[in-house]
Amino acid sequence: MSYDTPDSAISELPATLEQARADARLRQLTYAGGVSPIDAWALAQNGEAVLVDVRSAEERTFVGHIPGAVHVPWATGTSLTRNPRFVRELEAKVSSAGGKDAVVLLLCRSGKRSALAAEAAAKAGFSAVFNVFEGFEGELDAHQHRGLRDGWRFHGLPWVQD
Ligand SMILES: O=S(=O)([O-])[S-]
Repeated sequence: MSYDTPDSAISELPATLEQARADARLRQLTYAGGVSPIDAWALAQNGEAVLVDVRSAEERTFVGHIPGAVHVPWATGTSLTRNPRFVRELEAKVSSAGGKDAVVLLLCRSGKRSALAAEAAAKAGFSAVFNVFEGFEGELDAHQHRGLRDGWRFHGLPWVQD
């Protein structure tokens, strides 16, 4: 296991996240674990976690975004250039929720970028950063379309467009 969290912090996590952490240990993930979009929304609504959208500003504007979610891009622009300040920006944006000890749920388009972002955050010392599986748009289906198989919007969770 390459992340290190005190037992006291683990026992304070909601059951969903305890389970996610246990699964992550079994799978030897380098970050705290992952949750479904439905669980992520419930945790955020209950004030048990901070939901952070790591997609680009363009994706949020043109595809849609989640009301109340914090925005810290993992990559920027249409070419998705890696954001070198990601970890510092994340720490600043969740400082009131505990900084590196905040319970954070990272969401991207389909869960891959957010997994990379979670790994980077864990490596930088964040103790409870989780990935939101499936992401906002979900995985591509057999017709190269997103949104018809899984993802935040597929599950009918709240989102808005500018
Ligand atoms: O955002 S992504 O997981 O589709 S690369």
